[in-house]
Amino acid sequence: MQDISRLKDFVFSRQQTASWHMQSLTSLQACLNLALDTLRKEIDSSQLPPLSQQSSVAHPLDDPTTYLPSTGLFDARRLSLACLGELKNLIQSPLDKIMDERFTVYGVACTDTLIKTGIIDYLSDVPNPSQGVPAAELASKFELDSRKIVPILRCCAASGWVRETRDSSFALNRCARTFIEGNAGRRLNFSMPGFMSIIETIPHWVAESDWKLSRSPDQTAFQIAFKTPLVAFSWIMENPDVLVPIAEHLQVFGDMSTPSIVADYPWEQLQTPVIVDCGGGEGGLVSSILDAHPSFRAIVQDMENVVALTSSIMEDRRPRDVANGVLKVESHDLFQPQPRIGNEYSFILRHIMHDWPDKEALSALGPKSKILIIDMVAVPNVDSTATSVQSLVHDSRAKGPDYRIPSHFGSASKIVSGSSVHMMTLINGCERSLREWEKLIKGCGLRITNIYPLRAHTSIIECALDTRALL
Ligand SMILES: C[S@@+](CC[C@H](N)C(=O)[O-])C[C@H]1O[C@@H](n2cnc3c(N)ncnc32)[C@H](O)[C@@H]1O
Repeated sequence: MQDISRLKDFVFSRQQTASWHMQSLTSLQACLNLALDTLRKEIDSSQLPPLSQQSSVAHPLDDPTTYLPSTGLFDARRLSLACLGELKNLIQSPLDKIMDERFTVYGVACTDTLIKTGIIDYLSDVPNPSQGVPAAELASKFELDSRKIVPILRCCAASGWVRETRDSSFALNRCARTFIEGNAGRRLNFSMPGFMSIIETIPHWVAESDWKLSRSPDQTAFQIAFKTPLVAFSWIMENPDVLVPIAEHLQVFGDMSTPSIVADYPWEQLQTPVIVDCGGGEGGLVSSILDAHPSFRAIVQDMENVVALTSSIMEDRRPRDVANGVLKVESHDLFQPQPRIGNEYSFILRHIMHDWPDKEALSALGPKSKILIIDMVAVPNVDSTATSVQSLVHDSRAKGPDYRIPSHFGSASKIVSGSSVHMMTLINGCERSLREWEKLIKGCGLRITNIYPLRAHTSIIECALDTRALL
């Protein structure tokens, strides 16, 4: 516990004395050392096995959908990664940085190739997985050209997915086990065919196109690249081939925060007996909440084509709850008036609001008992924002992670900022800052009653009807 407060104090003191962007090698090295020492101690006190790349079994920390780390471990890991990112930014030459960034896209293609060829599943199943397999064996097994396979495997080795055990022989590293058929990373790894063409379109869309000033969800890089007038969600609905893999991808993305949502929100204080998960997808979140809090009833709402899939999943996984009415699945369009009205209901909106520009997002909210918005909070990359986040978290003794270690520090902001560009490109959405969330929520007669930082990339923004506004 002492190490955690030292860790927080260390970072916090830098906020008061200098820039969050720690610019010196000395301070970054000291911060990294402290973070790594804490990480090691937290791994020991959580009775977890040591981290090893060469292990042929997954480590509990590899899968946030099934393992919730202690807050100390979560913070120490986040800070270690943030320091490493800042160190890289500090010492890498800008020209190397350009090449590094340009070639990142090949890393994506290389892991996709290892999955598509079957090499990942094969390497996981060989009699001695840590010894490695010659590329020639892989080439002959899958009828491939070993001259293409070796550079691809070496590119994956540079990202840590595999390692070269002898010249041109490769073994799977522990982290690549997430790509094995049936595992979470395999489902998360999906991007829709043609995705790269959307990315290529971004500079034209933002700088030159007729839509460069448009904020409408049907005037984005997506429509330009796919030559369609349809909003991304409607396009997906018309292309059933991508519907199931996208639903699975979104479910894993959501599941990454589920253990923390269940553990870090005070569900016992919720006064409504029914939880409605709006745009609830496959229903994984309410299922986990019901497991932990069986006194609630739950409703999953989603679009018509999605609820057919959700119903069959729920009937399969929770037949008793479906039969006795504890769990219902119903079709409801977020932009239509909510049929579940009254003090019986609280509402969850996880990864819904970031999909929509403000005008649309407003019509999805209504003045109900409690509305739990579960989404990322983008922290602007300026020095003072971490304190302003802190001041909005009412309960500073909350058991969730502490925002004094800012989520935007170093490479820790990469997932939030990447997700924001992703949402903007597809649907003119974004990851909102706390100020933007406040404005949006206030604009529809609600107020933020609390914010619960999660041991995940997201937070719970708890809202209620602003009765003061009615006076
Ligand atoms: C990013 S996913 C989030 C799924 C789920 N809330 C979770 O966290 O796992 C967005 C969900 O919103 C649903 N959705 C999109 N537009 C909708 C609409 N107009 N009405 C109801 N659901 C909608 C999608 O089908 C999808 O399940």
